[in-house]
Amino acid sequence: MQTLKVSSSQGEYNVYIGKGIRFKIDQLLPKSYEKILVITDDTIERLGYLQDICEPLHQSGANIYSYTVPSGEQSKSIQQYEQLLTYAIEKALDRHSLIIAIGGGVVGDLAGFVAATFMRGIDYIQVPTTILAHDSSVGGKVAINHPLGKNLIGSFHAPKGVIYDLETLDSLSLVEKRSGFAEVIKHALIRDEELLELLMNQVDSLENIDYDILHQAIYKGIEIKANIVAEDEREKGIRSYLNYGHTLGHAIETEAGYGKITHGEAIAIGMLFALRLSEKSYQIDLPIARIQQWFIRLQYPLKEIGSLQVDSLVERMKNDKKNKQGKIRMVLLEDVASPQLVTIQEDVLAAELSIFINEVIGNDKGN
Ligand SMILES: NC(=O)c1ccc[n+]([C@@H]2O[C@H](COP(=O)([O-])OP(=O)(O)OC[C@H]3O[C@@H](n4cnc5c(N)ncnc54)[C@H](O)[C@@H]3O)[C@@H](O)[C@H]2O)c1
Ligand SMILES: O=C(O)C(=O)C[C@@H](O)[C@H](O)[C@H](O)COP(=O)(O)O
Ligand SMILES: [Zn+2]
Repeated sequence: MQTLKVSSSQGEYNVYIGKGIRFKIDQLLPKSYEKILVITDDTIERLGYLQDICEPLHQSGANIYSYTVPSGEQSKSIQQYEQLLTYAIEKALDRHSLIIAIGGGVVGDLAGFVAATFMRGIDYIQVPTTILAHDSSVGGKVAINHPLGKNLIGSFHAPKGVIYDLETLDSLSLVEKRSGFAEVIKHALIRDEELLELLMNQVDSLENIDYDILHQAIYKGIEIKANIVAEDEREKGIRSYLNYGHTLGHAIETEAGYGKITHGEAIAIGMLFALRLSEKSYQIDLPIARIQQWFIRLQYPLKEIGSLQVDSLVERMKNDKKNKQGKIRMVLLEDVASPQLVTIQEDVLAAELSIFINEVIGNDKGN
């Protein structure tokens, strides 16, 4: 088992990474709790992972309650959030209780937001089960969606620990591997050129991905994220770099309808667009053609953006949380691993997006 330490304003916490560690969750809690509410989704329950952690938790002597939400992005809703709060109140959880989120980023964001707001904030632990959640489980951003935009209702609330059992990744579908891998690529693009090269050279298919390489990349991704959030927990500066690809990506997710395209797939399209805009803005050469071909080999559904309207996407981007004084701001790359937060004029954005969409629809053969 490997352990990474993450510092936050609410105290330092450990990220445990290993195989089979869900079975000893009781030994990895930072302290004992009288009441624990475990929040998950129906896929995780069906796969038996909920049961796997509830057994050792029972043995710790705590009263365990569990609540299962439908799997998928639509559970990050105000309605689902309210139902969870009602359940927590009915079970008489108090300020000394613990919430455990076992699942992907949806469960983590939702349960984390319940923990952040129930009685003004109680402890919670993340037990990530997707590749994507190597990103979402660390750093304390918790949120639900509003029909008008992603994560518009949320908080910064650091977990008390992250218990990442890599064994659970074996049951992921191809589409979820693809989604999560996009955030691994993001971490490499913004911070680690060597990792990017390794991934581009070694990962040509997500179906047969070498698990040693994947686990190594996940570890590096967590390290990158942990270092950034430790320096800038509340996104006053460099944390915005973790939002690379998300300005357009979130607009695509909202505009397409939550759950129609995965988070990572939308972010992959957003990262490609940001690469194009970076090249034009800084008058530099970036390895765009190589990355785009790689994305096509990995079967990111780049052409999906062709079904969306430029004007509607730009309207969605006006709700992005990085914006300031009504201006859209995007993370661009001055070079690989050299990000900047840049204001983009709306007319330039619309024109570039239109060119991008036409090029992607033309070039992305068959995907
Ligand atoms: N808070 C953050 O910093 C942060 C970072 C990145 C993404 N996010 C958010 O995370 C969400 C996406 O997370 P996600 O991709 O993990 O989605 P998800 O939680 O919906 O999981 C994807 C699907 O995989 C299933 N699943 C989960 N673990 C599985 C396993 N081990 N085996 C088989 N199936 C499994 C789930 O039931 C779901 O159907 C988005 O809402 C995004 O906005 C948050
Ligand atoms: O941790 C961060 O900061 C990120 O931006 C990580 C992103 O991958 C993640 O999708 C996050 O939820 C986006 O945050 P938001 O502030 O744009 O909602
Ligand atoms: Zn993301």
